[in-house]
Formats: sequence, C-alpha cells, structure tokens
Amino acid sequence: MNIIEVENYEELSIVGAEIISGRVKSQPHLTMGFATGGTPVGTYRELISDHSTKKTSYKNVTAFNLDEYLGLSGDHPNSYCHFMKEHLFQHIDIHSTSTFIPNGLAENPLEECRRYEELIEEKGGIDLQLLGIGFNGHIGFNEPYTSFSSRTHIVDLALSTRKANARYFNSIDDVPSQAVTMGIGTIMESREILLLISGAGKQAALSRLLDGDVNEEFPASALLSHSAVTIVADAAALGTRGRFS
Ligand SMILES: O=P(O)(O)OC[C@H]1O[C@](O)(CO)[C@@H](O)[C@@H]1O
Repeated sequence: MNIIEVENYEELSIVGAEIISGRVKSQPHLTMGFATGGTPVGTYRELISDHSTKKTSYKNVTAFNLDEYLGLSGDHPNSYCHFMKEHLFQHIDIHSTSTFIPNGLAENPLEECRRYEELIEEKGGIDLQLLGIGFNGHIGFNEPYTSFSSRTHIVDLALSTRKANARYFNSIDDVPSQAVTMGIGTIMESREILLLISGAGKQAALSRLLDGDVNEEFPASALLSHSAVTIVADAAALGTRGRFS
C-alpha cells in the first residue's frame, strides 16, 4: 500500500486529480471507476480545471460509478447519477453513452445488479477505481460484514451511513434505506485503486486500516490484500500517524 501524505483537503484534491489525469493521459481508453460523497468533490473540481487548461480529454474514457440509491431516478437531485453530472461529467468531454451508474429505479433490482456486473466485464474491467471511505470503513456502500467476495448487490444502508448522508437531503427520513453497490469482490478486481481520506472524522477509520487487520467487520480492510492501492490522506485524517503531527 502506497501512502501519500498531504497537508490538507486542497492538496489532497490536487494530488488525487493529478493521479487520475496522469492515467487518462497515458491511457486514453482508460476505464475509470468513480466515487461520490464529499471527499472526491475537490478532486473533480481539479479535474475540470485540468481539462479546461491542459485539455486532458476524456472522449475515450469509460466510467463506472460505485453505487446508486435504490428508489431515486437518475435526475433526482440526490441521486449519484445527478451528482456525477453536476460535479464532473457535464464539465468534461466524456461521452454520456460511456458513463455507467446503476439504475436506482430498475424494475428488477437483482437483474440490474447482474446487468451491471456483466457491463463491467464486457468493458474489460476497471483500470483505476477511485474510493472514499465511510466512518465505519465502508467502501462503495458495502457496510460492515459484507463478504469480501461480494459482487454488485442490494444493500440495506446502516443508520450511521444514512445519518452521515442526511446532510444532502431535507431530513434523514428522505435518505433511501437501500442502495445498489459494486461488491467488495468487484472493487478488488480493479487493476488499481486510489483511496482518498480527508478530515479528523476519518482518523479512526484510517488508523484501523493502517493497523492491518483484514476482517469483514471492516470493509476497507479488504484493500490490504490488493497489490496496487494508493492512499492519499491529509494531516487531519492521519492524526498522530502522519508526519505533520
Ligand atoms: O466522502 P464522504 O462524504 O465522507 O463519504 C464517504 C463514503 O460514503 C459514501 O458517500 C457512501 O455513504 C461513499 O460513496 C463514500 O466513499
């Protein structure tokens, strides 16, 4: 596991974007896995800026997102489909037909999970998967005790996850209680993984990850068994484990 220590969220966003745009430049037909949540927003802002100044092109990039709320349509303001358009896709030259996000309104959600898995396989798998981490160690929407061999599936969201994401909704009651997410097994098949961790609130999760105990109780610990993971973490998240403490 390669750990890049940065001073703050601004620097984390710059470094995250440099890694992604660097891959896109060297491999224009990259299949990229994107994440949502607050953490990657700065990275997306930097990618947009890089796209407009340095003309990094995404026209041959294929994008898969990790997850989507069940019950929200793609144009719902809180859907992850809407999030990706707003924070990245509408600002770069990626083709809308090359961006894939699970359909939160699928008539048959189990079938949708199978379709999504097939699609990832059809496109040759994910080259670089961007991840954030939840307070409880979730990656994607894979909550504690999710099998490390899981494929794209339906999850019941933990109350702590719904509470953490309630900030984007009018009230916690509006936060869907289920989502479709790539499984941990799906994520682990990505050829490379970039995990962004920022803020004091993530200190306990990062510390537990760095302790190195691989356990399904802590989903992110699966990453310890992956051969190409880069973590970009800021001083607040590293706490006393960082060089800035
Ligand atoms: O970046 P945030 O907002 O702290 O979220 C962390 C993680 O939680 C999720 O938003 C899901 O709750 C993930 O998509 C994300 O990686």
